[in-house]
Parts: sequence; C-alpha cells; structure tokens
Amino acid sequence: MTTVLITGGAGYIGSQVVLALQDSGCHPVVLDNLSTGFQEAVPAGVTFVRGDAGDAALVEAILTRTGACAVMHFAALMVAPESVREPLRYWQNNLGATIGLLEGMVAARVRLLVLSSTAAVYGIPDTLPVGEDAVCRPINPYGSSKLAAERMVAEAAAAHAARYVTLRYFNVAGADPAGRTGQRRAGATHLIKVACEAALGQRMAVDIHGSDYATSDGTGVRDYVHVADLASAHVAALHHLLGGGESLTLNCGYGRGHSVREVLTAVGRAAGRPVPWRVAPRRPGDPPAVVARAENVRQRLQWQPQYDSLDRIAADALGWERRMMERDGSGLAAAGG
Ligand SMILES: NC(=O)c1ccc[n+]([C@@H]2O[C@H](COP(=O)([O-])OP(=O)(O)OC[C@H]3O[C@@H](n4cnc5c(N)ncnc54)[C@H](O)[C@@H]3O)[C@@H](O)[C@H]2O)c1
Ligand SMILES: O=c1ccn([C@@H]2O[C@H](COP(=O)(O)OP(=O)(O)O[C@H]3O[C@H](CO)[C@H](O)[C@H](O)[C@H]3O)[C@@H](O)[C@H]2O)c(=O)[nH]1
Repeated sequence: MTTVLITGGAGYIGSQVVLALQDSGCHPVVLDNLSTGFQEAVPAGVTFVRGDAGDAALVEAILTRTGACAVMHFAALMVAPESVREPLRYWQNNLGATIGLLEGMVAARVRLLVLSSTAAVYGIPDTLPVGEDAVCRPINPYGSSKLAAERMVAEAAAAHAARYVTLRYFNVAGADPAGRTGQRRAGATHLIKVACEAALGQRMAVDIHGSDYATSDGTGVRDYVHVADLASAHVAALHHLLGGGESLTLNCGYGRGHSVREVLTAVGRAAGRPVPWRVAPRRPGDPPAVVARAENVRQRLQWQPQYDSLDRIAADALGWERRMMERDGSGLAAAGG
C-alpha cells in the first residue's frame, strides 16, 4: 500500500486530504504539532505523531519507519492579516520548518512532494484570471514566505533528483460533504466561516472589509474552491508523481470570482435567513480581487471538480458549523461576538 506522510494533517485541509487518501486506498501518516490543528480531526486508525514538521531527524525517522514514498506538506501558518503583524513567526514556520522537512526527506531518500502553496504568492495580479506564469509579487509576509518555500522546494528538488507538485490554492472553503471534517478553529477570520457563524447567531455581524474596491459591487473578490475538490486534486497530484510525472506548479481554483456580498447572499440562502453585516475598513494586506486561471490543473492532473458551486460550498460550510455548534453547545458569548 502507498504510504504518505501528511504534515499538518490535523488541520482543516490536511484532515480532508487524509480522508481522500484513505478513500483512494492509500495509507496516510500524520505529523502535526497541533498549534492550530486538532487531534480529533485525524481519523481513527491513522498513525498520528505529535511533532514539528521542521524537525529533520523526526521526519527522517517517520519516513524510514513507515516506508513512506511521498510527503504532502500542509503544515504552515495561513492567516494573511496576522502575517502582517507577525512576519517573523510566518517566515520561521512557513520557510524555516520547510527546510527541516526537506532535510529529513533527503536523509530518508524520499523524493516526491506535494506542497501547499497559495494564491497569496501573486499579490495584486496585473490581469485576471491570474495564470501560473504571472509575476509573483506577494503583498504580505504570508505570501512572501510561501513563495520562498516554493522556490526552495524547486531548487532542492533539482539538486536531489526529487519531483514535486506545488498547488497554489485560492480560497478554500466548505466542509467534507459527508460531514466528517471541516474548519474547527475558533476565532476564524475566513469569510465563509465567519458568515456561517453570523448566520447561526454565533457573532453579531460580518464586517465587510472594504466596500470601495474597484470590483463589481465594491467588495473583495475571490475564487472560492470546495475543500473536497481540493482534496481530490491532491490525490491526483500524488498519482501524477507516482506515475513518474514531472514537477508542476498549478493553480487550484475554479476560475470564477465571487464578491463578499455574493458570499453573504449565498450563506444567507443556505441558512434561510439573511446574514447580518456592516461595512468596516479595509484589511491590511488584502488584494481587491484574485481569481485563478484554472485550466492547467484540470489538464495536467485530469482533475474533475464535483462541488463547483458557491451554494454547495455555503451549504456544506453551514452544515458543519451547525454540527459543531450542536456538539459544543456554543453561542454568542462563547464566540465573543
Ligand atoms: N485555508 C485556505 O484558504 C488556504 C488557502 C491557500 C493555502 N492554504 C495552505 O494550506 C495549508 C493548510 O491550511 P489549513 O487551512 O488547513 O490550515 P490549518 O491551520 O487548519 O492547518 C495547518 C495545520 O498545520 C499544523 N502545523 C502548523 N505548523 C506546524 C509545524 N511547524 N509542524 C507541524 N504541524 C504544524 C497545525 O497544527 C494545523 O493542524 C497551509 O499550508 C496553508 O498555507 C490554505
Ligand atoms: O470577516 C471578513 C473576512 C473576510 N472578508 C473579505 O473576504 C475576502 C476573503 O477573505 P478571507 O480572509 O476569507 O481570505 P483571504 O483572501 O484573505 O486569504 C485566503 O486565501 C488566500 C488565497 O487567495 C490565502 O491562501 C490565505 O491562506 C487565505 O487566508 C477578502 O476580500 C476579505 O477582505 C471580509 O470582508 N470580512
């Protein structure tokens, strides 16, 4: 059976990919320091190691012991506005830990990597939709640290006869359609989760960060991709590498943008009542609009998304939020408004 080391597998996206790998007959092994992840997100029966993805000796030991043939690297910090306030922490975790991971892979002679990257590497794109060949000019430390990690992976792969698929995710949202995992973090900043919390009365309102951008309705535009489709892109990337495919860097989005107001309307539709909102100042480090040119991922990985709909994303995100709320009995006071 194909064994794959998943760093960050106790997080939102990593845990969805663990499920997708299991569903496809692979054997995932999770390494996570639980800094933002949850052990309960790792399915029963999956080997879980609590530790740092940057601990080269630990990575080497896990890879050797489990006979893993590939690594998927999700472990990172990923909140763009937070990175503006704490750049060194982002560089340390997103680049520094990736150095240790690669050292461990080199020592264990594991030469296949799927790397989580982000649309934040593009900054404010000159043209939309933005293609993989666009100039990368990140506008926040999150994007800069991820771009540096991408480059380091490419250089290390060339030196050590390794191959990689770097997936630049656009805005990942929704939850497992079967309800097994989703966004568990409290104090969320991502729009769709925030909107679901507001729809369920866990916070007073959604702050619309900027209503005077040069977009269709003045609010920020993003390409929202369902987390289950993203997970299937990872399985496809793994098979590409296992089949001897060349290194690739691919956008992962649907190629369609939605404004903040459109998102709030979709979540309101799913909830059966409008999402309360108020206009707030722009957030530092926020580009006005980011939409993927997304043909390459479909062509190179034969990726066929199944949940390409804002309504589906909103419904699955809301369903998950409802389950979490019922489980925790949380309300407005617990969420801090
Ligand atoms: N959520 C998005 O919209 C989005 C968009 C683009 C890219 N990404 C990328 O996807 C990846 C996963 O993001 P997510 O949304 O699942 O975030 P998350 O915070 O839910 O998951 C990250 C996981 O990594 C773990 N982790 C962090 N640093 C670690 C370290 N040094 N060693 C071991 N474990 C560590 C955390 O405990 C957590 O379980 C990240 O690389 C992120 O940059 C996310
Ligand atoms: O309470 C909120 C939250 C967000 N927004 C707006 O909604 C849009 C999306 O914001 P998110 O915080 O949901 O996501 P970001 O676009 O900031 O960033 C996300 O997507 C990026 C890729 O595009 C990165 O990968 C990053 O990891 C991830 O945080 C932006 O226009 C933002 O200003 C609001 O108006 N109010």
